Amino acid sequence: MTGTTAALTPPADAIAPVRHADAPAPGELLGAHYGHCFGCGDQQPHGLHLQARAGDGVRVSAEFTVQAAHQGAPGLAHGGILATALDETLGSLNWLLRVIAVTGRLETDFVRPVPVDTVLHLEAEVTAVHGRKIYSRAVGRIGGPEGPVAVRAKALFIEVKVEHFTQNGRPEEIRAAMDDPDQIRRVRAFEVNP
Ligand SMILES: CCCCCCCC/C=C\CCCCCCCC(=O)SCCNC(=O)CCNC(=O)[C@H](O)C(C)(C)COP(=O)(O)OP(=O)(O)OC[C@H]1O[C@@H](n2cnc3c(N)ncnc32)[C@H](O)[C@@H]1OP(=O)(O)O
Repeated sequence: MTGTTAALTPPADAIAPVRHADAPAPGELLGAHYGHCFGCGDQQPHGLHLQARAGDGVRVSAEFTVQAAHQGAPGLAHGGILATALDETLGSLNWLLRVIAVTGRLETDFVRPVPVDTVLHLEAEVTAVHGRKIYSRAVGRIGGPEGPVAVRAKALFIEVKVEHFTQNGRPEEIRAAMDDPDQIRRVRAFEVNP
């Protein structure tokens, strides 16, 4: 059983996504967009430490190993953690478009249980763009990159300005981010002025 809401179907006048001329080359690791991000941050001890890699076109791939701390049922991954891994992989597509976008909608199909220690092989791609709306999908396979599908998702990301974060984030983290040259460099990679 699978389904998707109308909100995730691109309108007829949506356009094909365009890989930015300065996007990281295929095969390149994309790095974290924020060191304390739960999904990708290298300074986040409780996080998933997902590392996405640029693919061709507007595609990325990532691997995520389910840890004991990610259980929902005995020996099995929590669905919310798997949705987070999908969300983060989809979010890393931002690097290839060079826009900042946040998740507006994320629909997930949980197709197979995912045991602890499993490597989830994730792939995501942008399928269409309509104004600020970015339509994408992702799949997670187990037992190898060509293995059976365990999870899949469709998503709608919405392009935002850096003010989305500076105006809504807790001031102490925003101040710390603005004082961090690495963070400023990451934001510049999205061609916005922090
Ligand atoms: C120096 C310091 C700076 C630090 C910067 C850090 C670097 C950052 C770099 C990279 C970040 C990447 C982060 C990826 C992380 C992984 C992904 C996540 O988990 S993100 C977190 C979860 N998501 C949210 O928290 C969004 C919360 N929601 C909102 O803020 C708003 O609702 C927002 C921005 C999504 C939309 O609000 P509106 O006021 O801007 O725009 P409206 O007019 O409502 O929507 C625009 C269009 O989108 C549709 N839309 C919006 N939300 C929708 C929805 N949920 N379902 C369907 N359509 C939706 C609307 O119908 C509209 O469509 P029509 O243009 O009329 O055709």
